[in-house]
Amino acid sequence: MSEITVALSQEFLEAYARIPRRKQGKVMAMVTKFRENPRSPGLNYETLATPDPNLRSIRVDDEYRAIVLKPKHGNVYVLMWVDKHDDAYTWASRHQIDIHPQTGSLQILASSTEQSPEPTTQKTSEATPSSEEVAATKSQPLFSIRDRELLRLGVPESMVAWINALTNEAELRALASNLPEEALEALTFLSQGEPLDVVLETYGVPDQPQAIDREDFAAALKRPDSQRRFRVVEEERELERMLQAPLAHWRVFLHPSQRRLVERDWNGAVRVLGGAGTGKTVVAMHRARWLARRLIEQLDSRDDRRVLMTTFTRNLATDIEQHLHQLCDTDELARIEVINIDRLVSRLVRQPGAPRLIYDSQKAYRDIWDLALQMCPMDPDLPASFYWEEWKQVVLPQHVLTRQDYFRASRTGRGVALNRRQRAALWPVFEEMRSQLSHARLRPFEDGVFEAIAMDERGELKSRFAHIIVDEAQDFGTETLSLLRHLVPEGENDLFIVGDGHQRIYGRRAALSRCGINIRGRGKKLRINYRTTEQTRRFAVALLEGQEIDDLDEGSDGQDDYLSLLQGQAPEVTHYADFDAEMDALALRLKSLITDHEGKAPHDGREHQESRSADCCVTARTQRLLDQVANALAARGVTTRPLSRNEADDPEQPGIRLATLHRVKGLEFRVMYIVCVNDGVVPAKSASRTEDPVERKNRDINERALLHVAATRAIERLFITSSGKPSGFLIQ
Ligand SMILES: Nc1ncnc2c1ncn2[C@@H]1O[C@H](COP(=O)(O)OP(=O)(O)OP(=O)(O)O)[C@@H](O)[C@H]1O
Repeated sequence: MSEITVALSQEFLEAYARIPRRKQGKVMAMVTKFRENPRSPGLNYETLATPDPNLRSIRVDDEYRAIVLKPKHGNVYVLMWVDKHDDAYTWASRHQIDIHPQTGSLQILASSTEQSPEPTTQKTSEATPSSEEVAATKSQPLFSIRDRELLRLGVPESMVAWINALTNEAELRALASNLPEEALEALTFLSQGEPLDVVLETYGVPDQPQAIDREDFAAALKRPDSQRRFRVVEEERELERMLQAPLAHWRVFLHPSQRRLVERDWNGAVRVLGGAGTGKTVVAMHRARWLARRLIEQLDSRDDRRVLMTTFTRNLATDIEQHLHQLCDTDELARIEVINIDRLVSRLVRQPGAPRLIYDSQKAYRDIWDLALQMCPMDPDLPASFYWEEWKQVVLPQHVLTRQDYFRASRTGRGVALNRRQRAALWPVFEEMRSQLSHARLRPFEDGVFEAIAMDERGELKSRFAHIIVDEAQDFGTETLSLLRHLVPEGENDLFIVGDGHQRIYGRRAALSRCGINIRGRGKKLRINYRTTEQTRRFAVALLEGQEIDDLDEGSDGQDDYLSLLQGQAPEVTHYADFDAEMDALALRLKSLITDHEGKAPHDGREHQESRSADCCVTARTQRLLDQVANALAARGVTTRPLSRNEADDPEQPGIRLATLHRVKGLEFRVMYIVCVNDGVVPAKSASRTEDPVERKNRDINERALLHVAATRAIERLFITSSGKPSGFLIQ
């Protein structure tokens, strides 16, 4: 007898999340029993008079039933739905589970007795019309694709005629809930003008697919498209984790394009690009887990090599760590170290008597800089800002230590050319700066990175890693990427780098190939935005329109090749006469929003009323502005809660979240308010305080990217407000 396969569907988890918590315990007990032995007589199977003969019900208690798929052949049991008795039966009567004849994936379809979706007003009979019948009533079909190709894309046989009858994107959207995700994605890309051959290559099965056994459900469950909505449950712990956070689909159901990146060996460094919300961090975390599991299986327990997962800021590292706790078991966690790059460097170079690392944000750094400037004669033709930029962009990143080094240093990317005489005139400031820092026993962060590289070359570093994963790579500089290259032996699965140049809010462009990282043939891109609505995505993308953005290597990257399948309201941009009027309107909105959401389940299934406000975030360009907003809202009776700089948010705490545009990076909220987007605030005035045209342009892009990042944090709604004169970025 073949092995028993027990699985559950994404819809089951969603239905489970909706039932009252006191009932969830009973469902959990039933599911555990079911997993242990799906043939247990105690489960009280009942055959249903539904269109799909493979559906059965099982008893949870007097009130609730679960719907199970139990095909006639094979030992497959799939939990499909759970609900009150009558509602569960209604669900079963409306659905049919089918193995697609060409792709072989398991699809949940509206049952044939259900009214077919109506793409047009011209439908006259209940029976599904032939393609020719439908096409005859239309002049301009949305797609001109042969039925055979639609089937290759996973369109269910019963829907082919309807797809051929569509005349516009709105009709396609109206059909969305009836289409399996893979077919909807492929059709949406086609409707946006992507060529058929490209879509077929990404989504389609080969033209001559292997024969599909439509009775073999165990084989169907193994196919990548099935795995985006079904999960075979292997162990008890995993089941518990799924039921604890039933809406955290990212933990369980990877998109095939994500899974392809995670679960395989790579013959060297990989770079994954993807617009905001495309699941880059999700992929990076799953990759960390996959590699950790490999280490557990392959290494002797005395070999403690680990996976390093690093990112830019401390709070992002904290968030990742928290998420990994939800994804991994204890053994896996023990094999993964999460640390942000600053802390990593500081740890590597920490030694008794070694100078302390100093960062740009520290006042002491600027004080020493001012002193160095005062002590040296300055070129009257160059502003003080030019010296600082030269220090940050030429001297430090290239580890220029001597006058001769400086003459040789590359100044690519600087907008003002310098001849040898000018370089000689500038040099004393940098020399003085180094001498002042050394006197104060301080070391700029960049010098710390070079010291770590030197220590590695001298064989003094103990912490070498088996694999390194980098999130938010767009904010890493050349020197930190070079260090990471040193910290892992070159070879299979060495570096896995995810990022998005459109979200660069800190650093400057750094090309991987110039850091010794070769990704040739291993540059990939994620294309489905899981977070925002398509309306928000388009708004955010427009903020960066026309800007030249890099691909973290030597090439460029665009944003017209990714999309969201979620639809919603367009972002609202509102301008007010003054700050008080803006705050009055904001307070009113926030109050009504919290009231409106009463009774609705928040997006992650939390039940506590007070946590609703945790789903809304108000963000502004600077901390000072945010403090003013906090005071204004408090005066209007709105409770707020600033997001901590270093700690992950606790969603159970009440209060509308407040954070700067920088702090919201990597986070997401149901509703986002970006406030005070005024002229002189966004872009920040300091961004234009430079004489260097290249630098000015870079800063302008960083400021646009900040707004883009903040806008792409919105899951459902985005509101942008300003007062006085609005920011030029809002006037497209
Ligand atoms: N396979 C998946 N199934 C369900 N949800 C997913 C999946 N992949 C990602 N998500 C969800 O999409 C959202 C965005 O994911 P993630 O933060 O990893 O994207 P990102 O590309 O790193 O975003 P950003 O660059 O904007 O910070 C999250 O809510 C995540 O849980």
